[in-house]
Amino acid sequence: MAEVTTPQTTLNAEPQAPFQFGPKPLPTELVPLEQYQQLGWLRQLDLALVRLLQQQGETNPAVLTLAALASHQVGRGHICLDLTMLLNEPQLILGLPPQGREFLAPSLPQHWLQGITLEQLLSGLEASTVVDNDNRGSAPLVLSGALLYLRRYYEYEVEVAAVLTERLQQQFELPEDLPHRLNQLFAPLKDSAENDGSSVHWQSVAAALAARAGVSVISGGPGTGKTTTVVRLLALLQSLALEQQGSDGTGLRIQLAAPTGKAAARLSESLSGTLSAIRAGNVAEIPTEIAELIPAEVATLHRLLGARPDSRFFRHHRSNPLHLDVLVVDEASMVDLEMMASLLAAVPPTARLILLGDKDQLSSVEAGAVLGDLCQFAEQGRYQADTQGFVYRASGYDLSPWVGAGTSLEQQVVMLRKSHRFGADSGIGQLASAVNRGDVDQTRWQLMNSQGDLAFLSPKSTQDSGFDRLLLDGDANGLAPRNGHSAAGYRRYLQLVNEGVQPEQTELQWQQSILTAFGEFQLLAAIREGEWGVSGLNQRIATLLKRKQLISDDKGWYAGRPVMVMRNDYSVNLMNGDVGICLPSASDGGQLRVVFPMPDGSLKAVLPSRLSSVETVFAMTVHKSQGSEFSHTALVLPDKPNPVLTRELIYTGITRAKLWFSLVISDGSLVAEAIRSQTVRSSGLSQRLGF
Ligand SMILES: Nc1ncnc2c1ncn2[C@@H]1O[C@H](COP(=O)(O)OP(=O)(O)OP(=O)(O)O)[C@@H](O)[C@H]1O
Repeated sequence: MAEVTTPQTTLNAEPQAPFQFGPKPLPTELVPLEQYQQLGWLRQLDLALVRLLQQQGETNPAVLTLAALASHQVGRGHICLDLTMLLNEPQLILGLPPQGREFLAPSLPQHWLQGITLEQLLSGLEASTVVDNDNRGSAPLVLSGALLYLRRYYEYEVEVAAVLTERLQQQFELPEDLPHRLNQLFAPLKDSAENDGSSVHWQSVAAALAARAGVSVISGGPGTGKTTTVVRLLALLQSLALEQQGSDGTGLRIQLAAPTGKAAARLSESLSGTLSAIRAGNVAEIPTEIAELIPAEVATLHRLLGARPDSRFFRHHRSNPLHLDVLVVDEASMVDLEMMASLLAAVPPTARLILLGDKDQLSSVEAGAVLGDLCQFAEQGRYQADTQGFVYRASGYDLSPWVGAGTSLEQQVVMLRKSHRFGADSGIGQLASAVNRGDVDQTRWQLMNSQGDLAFLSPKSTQDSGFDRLLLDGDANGLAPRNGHSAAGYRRYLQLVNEGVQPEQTELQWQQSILTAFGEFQLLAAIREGEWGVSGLNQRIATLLKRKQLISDDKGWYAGRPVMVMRNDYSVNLMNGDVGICLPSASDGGQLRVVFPMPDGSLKAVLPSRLSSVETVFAMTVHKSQGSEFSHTALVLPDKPNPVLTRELIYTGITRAKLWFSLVISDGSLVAEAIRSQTVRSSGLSQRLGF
């Protein structure tokens, strides 16, 4: 890579004459970008941007430095560089120096910024030809208020805000008897307080609001009834459409989607169960013929939009919109800003878009926290008088405790508040909610007073024998059997692999049983590198399993190796995040194939040599586990403070557990520190929506 030639940004350069931004001069020592890159603090891409700006004639080192930092921020999930936060909390917002590496620090941004005012930064940027002021022109950088954007992200943000605002204008006519219809659909789901109106039944409220406008958001933690609400909402919309269309009507074109194959498969499974119950006549409030018009198939967003290999553009966009009337997107917290912009562009303006997700989970891996931005006041509600009136007329519920001056978008956001999966006796549910509230004492109490579904393990090292027992048999200090089953480790599925196809089974059934058993236990890690990171743990687990003769090798391809696809691979039709297991093929002389479950329930077997980018996943990162659930989930946290240890990460890890959750951490005090720390992602989206 060619050197970045601005003297001020070149390593060991002589100090230059101070550049004057405003009345005060900037310091002569500027941020040493190349040194940052050599230390791994900045990406090559961040410096490439600096070089591009130099080619475009920018010589001002301050503008170049801010550009590199704006690019660095995108790499860290932010949409823009928030200049006010940069001045107030540079270390926190930039993550520089990375925690634990302070001793390597050359001159830091905070030193460079000392004594500089926001006005100085703004006037320097405004004077630059590579920076546009709020979209006037086509410069690579855009300054909007005190937010500095790379143009692409500015455009995504403006587009997302504009399309959401447009969609809010789309109001659907609803029948006079809507209250009666809603009550019929939701009455069986209400408890006595919800029945007599003394407590709000949020599922009814969510359905009423989603029925009336072109966009709505339903946020809720695990098991709060998002899918149940959507099935009833779709039943309502289909019956209204059929009545309107008359005898030749075919109903609405409904499509369901999720960001990853795993999330799509999980929603599809849940929908299939619900729809079969309706078709069997077990759900009296929904006619069986309506269930026929609700699909159980769920596409990944990439497939729905028509991803093209090696291109960030999709087949469907504003000029070639999707053919649908209703689109439901599950696990919307995983949708980054760029994908949200593509999605919104492709949904026809006449359709209803319903976003489902859990606002408290980790945000997308790529830049943006769209669901979090849209739901930042979901708990308070902030419903205006109009909305209150509509909800009262439609459902009979009084939202006055949640009244406020929320934006138009917030009028379409509902938070479901009651978990139907985790009852009052569930340690997992109570732990998740204590972590989410940032309640350190309650978190500690829950971990120490397990109800049989929580375990806390504090190993001295990764070689700890208790940790071995957890990995092999799921045994982590007193997890009680649930539904007649005990918590598993990795031994259970590997025994099935080693026993081979049984006489009473087909090969397909054997493969399926292994994939199911594999889903019974998953180790999650917060970080990638080091002894307590994904890479160290995977090697350590493979060594243990080989020693126990559960796998034949701990390197390369071997029967039982679980792998995750790390990049969309169109040549084999596998998507980033798909997980498969390497198994000998009984019908093909034992040749190894990697067997993946597909969103439609089928299995796909692929030769290992055809998989270009896969990693072993005895341990996977919490980020990669989003959209999945495992009967027993064990979360391993590192033994030293790390900026990735946040409330959202721990909450996401806990809520991947269906029946048992084990926490593994050698220094328990880090848990308190982690749940006090919340992720902040700079973005101007909520401001653009008027929040
Ligand atoms: N109001 C209700 N009363 C009783 N049970 C309910 C109610 N709503 C949903 N359930 C049940 O609670 C369970 C979880 O519901 P559902 O799958 O709809 O939640 P979810 O929020 O979609 O969960 P997930 O976390 O998997 O996304 C299901 O068994 C469902 O039948």
